[in-house]
Amino acid sequence: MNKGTRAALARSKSIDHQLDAEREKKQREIQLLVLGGAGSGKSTFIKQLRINYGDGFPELEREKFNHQVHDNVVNAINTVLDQMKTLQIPFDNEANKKKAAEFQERNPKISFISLLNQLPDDEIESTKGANCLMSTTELTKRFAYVNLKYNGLQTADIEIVLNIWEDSGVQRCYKRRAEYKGNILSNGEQYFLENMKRVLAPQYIPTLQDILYIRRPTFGVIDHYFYIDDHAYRVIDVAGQKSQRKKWIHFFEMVTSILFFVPLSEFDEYLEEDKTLNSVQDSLQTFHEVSHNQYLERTDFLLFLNKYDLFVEKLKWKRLQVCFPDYDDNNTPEACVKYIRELFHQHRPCHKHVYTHVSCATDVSIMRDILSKVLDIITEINLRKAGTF
Ligand SMILES: Nc1nc2c(ncn2[C@@H]2O[C@H](COP(=O)(O)OP(=O)(O)OP(=O)(O)O)[C@@H](O)[C@H]2O)c(=O)[nH]1
Ligand SMILES: [Mg+2]
Repeated sequence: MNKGTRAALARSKSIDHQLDAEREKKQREIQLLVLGGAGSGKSTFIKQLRINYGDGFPELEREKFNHQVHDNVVNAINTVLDQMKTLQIPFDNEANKKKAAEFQERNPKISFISLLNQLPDDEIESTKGANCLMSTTELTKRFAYVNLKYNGLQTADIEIVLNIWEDSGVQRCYKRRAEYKGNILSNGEQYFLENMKRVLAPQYIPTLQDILYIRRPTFGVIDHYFYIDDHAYRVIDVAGQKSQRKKWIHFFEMVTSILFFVPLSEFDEYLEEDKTLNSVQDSLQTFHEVSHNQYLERTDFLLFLNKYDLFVEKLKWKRLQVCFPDYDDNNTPEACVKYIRELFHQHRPCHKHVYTHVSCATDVSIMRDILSKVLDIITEINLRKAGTF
């Protein structure tokens, strides 16, 4: 064997070795796929993992969410200003009417649905990196693709929006938000409007609570990596919007468990992308389809009945019957959640184990307890899968 052949053989052995190591690492990695409709709380759940088991969002990382908070303020104020026209509420100060119109022209509402629909169909990307959410650079790149300027609010517009917000006509319209039709203000948007002075201040750095309340739909697929108790976790976050769900199947074969999110409080709401589909009914249908998928026959599911805080509030004035006409028990959160939980369990294949958690993904202390239980369950599933249990 000449020198060149020996060197080539050594290189090939080394590549084989690397591939084996990579394969072994992949086999040991616990892979969690987080599924559920748009806005059900998937990414917020992953932020909680990062808070409890990742870097915890140090200040330098939190700063990167500044623009996302501004985007949420822009969308929220646009909604209130639009509703002033619908509800025919005048500005208290006539000059604000003109300022508001100019502000809206410069800062129109960002429609994430249309942005998602403009992304190429084969957009399946993953962002690797130590416990990181999609970087601002990556987002800027993607938004540039869909022609959205991503600069946050200009200083002059910050002053204008703060002034407009003080107008008593705008405040009256905000107080009547329960009457908004079609375009409701989300819980997070209300939070940012009520904290507007703080979040638009010059040296503002988002707090953990701010980060948990941000609404920024997931584009494509994002990988997150965590190392917890000597286990490597890959947590896969996907977009929940209907047109994006065909990408989910790409990950079915290799996952340890599916984490499925249901937005409990949306039992009287319809999908943004399809106004004929009730949100919780859609979740039930999707859960049925996914849990019966042939590639997931032996995969256990963790079901999160999420947004329980908003669910409890809504049940004070809305009956669960609007979503489930057959439901005739009392309207307490306990009875209602029990009913929904049973419905989901009826929709699973009977051999499949489904571990259920009633959650509030924006609440750090509730999620700390839930996450610890979830990780115990996942470790157990992983051991069982490896055949050592
Ligand atoms: N009050 C409350 N808000 C929640 C809860 N879970 C999520 N949210 C809010 O709901 C919004 C949507 O949450 P996301 O985590 O972005 O939803 P998603 O499932 O990742 O949505 P897509 O990426 O579009 O598929 C955010 O503004 C969160 O702050 C909850 O349990 N309670
Ligand atoms: Mg998301």
